[in-house]
Amino acid sequence: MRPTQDVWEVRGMGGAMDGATLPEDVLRDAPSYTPRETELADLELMLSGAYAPLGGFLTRADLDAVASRGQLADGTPWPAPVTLELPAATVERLGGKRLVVLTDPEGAPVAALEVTDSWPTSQGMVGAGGPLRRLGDGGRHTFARLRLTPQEVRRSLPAGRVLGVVADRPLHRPQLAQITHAARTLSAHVLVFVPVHGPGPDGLAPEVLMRTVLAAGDRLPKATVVAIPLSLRGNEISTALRRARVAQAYGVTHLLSTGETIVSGGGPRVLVPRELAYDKRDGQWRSRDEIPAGARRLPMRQAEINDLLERGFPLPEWHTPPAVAKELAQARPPRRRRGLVLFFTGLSGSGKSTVARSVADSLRESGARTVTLLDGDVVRRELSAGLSFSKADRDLNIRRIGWVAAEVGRHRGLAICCPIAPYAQGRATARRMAAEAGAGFVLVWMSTPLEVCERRDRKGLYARARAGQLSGMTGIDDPYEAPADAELTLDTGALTVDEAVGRVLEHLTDEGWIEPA
Ligand SMILES: Nc1ncnc2c1ncn2[C@@H]1O[C@H](COP(=O)(O)OS(=O)(=O)O)[C@@H](OP(=O)(O)O)[C@H]1O
Ligand SMILES: Nc1ncnc2c1ncn2[C@@H]1O[C@H](COP(=O)(O)OP(=O)(O)O)[C@@H](O)[C@H]1O
Repeated sequence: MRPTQDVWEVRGMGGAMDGATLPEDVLRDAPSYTPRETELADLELMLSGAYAPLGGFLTRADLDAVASRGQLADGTPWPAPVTLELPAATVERLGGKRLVVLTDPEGAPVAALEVTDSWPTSQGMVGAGGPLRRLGDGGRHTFARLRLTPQEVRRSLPAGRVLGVVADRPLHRPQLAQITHAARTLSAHVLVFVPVHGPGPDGLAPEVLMRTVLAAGDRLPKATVVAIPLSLRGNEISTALRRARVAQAYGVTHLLSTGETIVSGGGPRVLVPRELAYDKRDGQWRSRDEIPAGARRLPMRQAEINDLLERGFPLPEWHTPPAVAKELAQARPPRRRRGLVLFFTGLSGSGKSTVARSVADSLRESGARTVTLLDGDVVRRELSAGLSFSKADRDLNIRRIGWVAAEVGRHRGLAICCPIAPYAQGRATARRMAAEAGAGFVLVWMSTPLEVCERRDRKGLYARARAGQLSGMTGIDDPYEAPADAELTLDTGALTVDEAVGRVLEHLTDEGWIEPA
């Protein structure tokens, strides 16, 4: 595999919309906005030429034409919607030039959009279509040297057929055998696309996925690896269509299908790989039908791979090249060495802090992980000072806690959180952030009934709420959405503190998050 050192020297994406010649004062007057991650990914694909001939976000007329005829309004064939939403307030502030500066999450300008069409979509948002112009240098990225433009790749490709593969999962031996077989049959050069926009279907961070693909490099025929901000989104057909389109822009003549949906949208020919199995007689991967049942080993399912990794067993060599297995083992250590977010939720007075503190003490004693205790009251003082108990502020509070906890988890520590976290969506966000950081997430619901919490009323808040001196008290006149996804449910009205702590530690031990005491 060739990470194409020669090609990445000539970065500078030379797209049709290049030429940041917009006068400074025009840009200074334009409002700026950071699009959502998926929109930024589309933006990058447009600027690099991977979505050629698309030169901007679709207008309503384009969207109608795409839905009805698979074309843009001007008749150019185009398979799937590529849209941007702006806050209505931003659109209202557009000047005469109707320009908005789109920035990356750090606020660096990426492109200027000339809004030629806008229409209301949802909740204060407006769909915005129009042509784009690049601003800035595209920013810095992990594995930037592999973020090659279609032009750069096409220049470096040998003449003849090009087999495209979208590696959104690590390449184990069966996939490597499929690619090798297809490449040999077609006498094609291999072009591996590694989606680097957000976690892949297995939840691996893009840089981890890239490392596993590069680690498989010496098992592939001559190949070029490209990092592209393609993501799984929309429905499967739209993802497949966009992939085919991007592959075509990069010069792919044949695309090896990796999903269930087989569509090419008039782009490269899509190849459906043969189902392979491992032949125990000679250690080769071949068509499963060619191997007698007794000598056949089917590829491991994702759940089996995850299970081995979680329990700290090496992936077997018959299935996974050792270099790939090493990367995966490093990125996905067994649970006892992985970061963990232990998230308590429940009414005020349900026992969250009391139990969480005791669990924290116990785990500090073992020393297996560093422990950060994000106690509700402490967080409200240190991290969320000034926030109220409105729904929006509670959501923001939980988001902050979830973010900090995920960072602790990313560094393999243990974050123990004990806010009320009354809304399912906020808790789900915290869970997602932990997963994206490669950490575990254990939700403990303190289901202690309101009567018990109210009887305890350590801070006198319930009494004040009942007396009408405090409004928006959770459980009294503010909602608490009982979790349906708790890993553990504890009613401290029926358990002593020690028993509750014991249940938590027992759960963590049983599930492999901590070593037995
Ligand atoms: N209106 C209202 N509703 C609920 N709780 C209130 C309210 N006002 C103040 N408090 C005190 O704030 C603590 C809850 O803060 P949290 O950050 O955990 O709440 S939330 O998750 O953002 O909903 C909570 O602490 P705990 O008793 O430790 O849960 C209360 O002491
Ligand atoms: N089994 C139990 N588990 C936890 N707390 C209990 C238990 N029994 C009584 N308590 C008391 O209930 C109160 C719970 O308060 P706290 O832990 O601050 O709850 P929260 O953090 O959910 O508001 C404490 O005063 C604690 O001593």
